[in-house]
Amino acid sequence: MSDAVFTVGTRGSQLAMTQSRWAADAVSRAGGTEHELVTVRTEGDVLTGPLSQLGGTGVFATALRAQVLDGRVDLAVHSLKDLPTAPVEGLWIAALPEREDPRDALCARDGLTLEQLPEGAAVGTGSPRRVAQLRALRPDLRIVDIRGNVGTRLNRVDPGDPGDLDAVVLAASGLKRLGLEGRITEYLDPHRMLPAPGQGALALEIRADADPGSPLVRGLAAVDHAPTRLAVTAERAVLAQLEAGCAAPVGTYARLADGVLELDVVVADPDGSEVVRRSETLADPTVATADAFGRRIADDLLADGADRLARLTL
Ligand SMILES: NCc1[nH]cc(CCC(=O)O)c1CC(=O)O
Repeated sequence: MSDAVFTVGTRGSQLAMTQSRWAADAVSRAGGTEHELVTVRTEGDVLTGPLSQLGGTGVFATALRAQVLDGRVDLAVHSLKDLPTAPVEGLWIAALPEREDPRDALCARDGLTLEQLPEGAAVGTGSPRRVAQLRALRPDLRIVDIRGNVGTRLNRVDPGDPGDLDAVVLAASGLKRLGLEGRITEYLDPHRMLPAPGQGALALEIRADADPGSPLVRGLAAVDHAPTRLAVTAERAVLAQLEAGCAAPVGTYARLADGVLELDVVVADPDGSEVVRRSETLADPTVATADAFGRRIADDLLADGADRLARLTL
């Protein structure tokens, strides 16, 4: 293979393929080079149990990362929220492109909003974070543990088979990337439903010893988006300091406005009966201070008993 062509590892789901293609096209364009897509099957794609019981974090990311480390592919495109916060020796997140919509979205039958769902309505999600916040907003709902790809989840709401749910909650970013935003009946404002740390952002990861002069590395530098990096650094610092994973009932949302980083955090009891929140700002952030800021807020939350609340140490 020519040096000018880089290979991109991707999971095989429609969403993963779509976002890998989008990211690789952007890097290719910016770096003036070509690429090839290689599909990788991951543990998360093979196992079918409830997501919260698959154990450990990173079920989607580990196989892809191994391919990069082994040199079988040059670039892995991850959904940042599926990527464990612990750094991996030999790997480098060389680009975080501008974040897509970070919000969660309700896809309900008959155009209903969360407020309009009837008493006791069945709402599907596999995420403890969404479960806890949904229960806090609507304790009457019947929450159904679901997983599978976006299409499978939406089918549960469509008339016909199985059609057993009144609504599902999904990431707006995934729906938008798939051209399915028409299915969204309500965007859930972060004030009511804080997204997962890193939600809506893609992490473009390569080997740490990649040639800095290569078209791949130059293309990655061009698609990196500094405000996104600052925001998700603070969000993931909270998660790392809480020692929580993507299955923890922890929601965060950071954004940069006029040089000030604003960060909202929620840690919830799994049944949503107790939630602790924080909202703070940091002026003139750098990646280092955004990281320290997120960790300090997590420490404050731990001092307030967040670990007991979310049973983070179980
Ligand atoms: N956990 C599954 C997952 N991982 C990334 C996305 C897409 C959202 C994103 O880009 O962060 C989804 C689907 C979802 O949460 O609805």
